[in-house]
Amino acid sequence: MHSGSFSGAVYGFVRSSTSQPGSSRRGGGRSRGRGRSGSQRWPSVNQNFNNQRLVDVSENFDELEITEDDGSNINTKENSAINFDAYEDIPVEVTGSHIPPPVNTFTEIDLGQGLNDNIQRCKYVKPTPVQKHAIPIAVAGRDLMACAQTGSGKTAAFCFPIICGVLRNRFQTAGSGRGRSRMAYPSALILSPTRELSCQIHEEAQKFAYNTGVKIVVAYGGAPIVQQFRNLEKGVDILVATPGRLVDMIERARVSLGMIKYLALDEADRMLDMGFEPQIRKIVQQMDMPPPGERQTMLFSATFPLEIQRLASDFLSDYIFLTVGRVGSSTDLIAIIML
Ligand SMILES: Nc1ncnc2c1ncn2[C@@H]1O[C@H](COP(=O)(O)OP(=O)(O)OP(=O)(O)O)[C@@H](O)[C@H]1O
Repeated sequence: MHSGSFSGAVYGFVRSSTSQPGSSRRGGGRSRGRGRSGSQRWPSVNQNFNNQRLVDVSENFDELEITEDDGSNINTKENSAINFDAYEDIPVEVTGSHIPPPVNTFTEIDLGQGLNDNIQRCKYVKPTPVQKHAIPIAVAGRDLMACAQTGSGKTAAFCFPIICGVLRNRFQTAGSGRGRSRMAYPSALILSPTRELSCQIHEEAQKFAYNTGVKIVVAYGGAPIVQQFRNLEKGVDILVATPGRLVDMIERARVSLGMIKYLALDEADRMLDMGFEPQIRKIVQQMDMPPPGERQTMLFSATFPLEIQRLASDFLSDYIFLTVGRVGSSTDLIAIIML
C-alpha cells in the first residue's frame, strides 16, 4: 500500500540560464531545461522537425573527452542544468517490497563501460534524487511508478537502465530484429506525449548510447512517416514514440511490440491530459506487447491522479512506488492504492 501524503519542500530543481530558447514543450511555458552549457554543441531539436535530419551525436561526441572527476565541480557551468544544492530538502518516499537501496554515485551501479564512459562525457557526476533511487530499482529489473517533476533528470533515470539492459540482452538474443522482414522489432519502447519531447529524449538517449551499438529511433506525428520507416529499417533497439504515430505504424505492420522487454512512459499525466489514453491502452494491452511481469515497465508522472493510479495497476507488476519532491496537484492525490 502507498500513502499519498506527499508534503514537504517545494521541488528544488532549477533551470540553467543556458537553456536553449524555444525548448519549451508545454503550453504552460514550462521549459524542459536541456540547458547545460555543453548543449550549445548540439543542433537544435527543431531542425529535426523540418528536414528529418536526426542529430548525429558522433559529430559532437568525438570532441568530448572522458575525464575522471571526483564530483567536486558539480556546480560548475559544465553541468549546472540542475542545482544540486537544492537537493538537500527534497522529500523522497519509496514504498514496495524488497526495494534496492539508492546510490550516491553512478559508479556504484554496474551500468557497463560504454554507458559509464558516456555518462562522463555528458559530465553527469552525481545522480539527481530521482536517478539515485530509480536507476538501481530499474537495473534490478523492478517495475517502477515514479512521481517526479519535469527537469528532475528523469530521462537518464529510465534511459540508463534501458540501455544497460539492451546491452546485456545483446549477448543472449539476436539483437535489433534486422533481416527478418520490413517489420521492426524494438526491445524497448519509450512513449512520450509530444514530438518535441520524443526528439529530446531521442537526442539524450543517443548521447548515452554513443559508441555502444544500441540503435535508437524516434517516431512522432506531424511529420512524414516514410522517413521514419526508413530509420526503422536500419534497425532499432529502442523506439521513442508518440502514441498516435506508433499505433499507425503498428497497424501498418511496420512495428511489432512482440519483443519488448522494457517499456517506459514519460509524462504519463500529460499524455492522459492530451487524450492519449485509448492509444496508450491499445499499444500496451491490445497489441502484441508481452504482459506485465514478462516486460519491465516504468511509469513516470508529475502528478498522481486516479487515472494514473489505474494505469499503474493495469500496466505494472509488483512495482516500487517512488515520489521525489512534491507531487503536482495535491487535490489529485488519492491516499491509497493497492499493489
Ligand atoms: N546527473 C546529472 N548531472 C548533471 N546534469 C544532469 C543530470 N541529470 C540530468 N541532467 C541535465 O539536467 C537537465 C534536465 O534533465 P532531464 O531533461 O533529463 O529532466 P527530465 O526530468 O527528463 O525533464 P522532463 O520532465 O522535461 O522530461 C538536462 O539538461 C540534463 O542533461
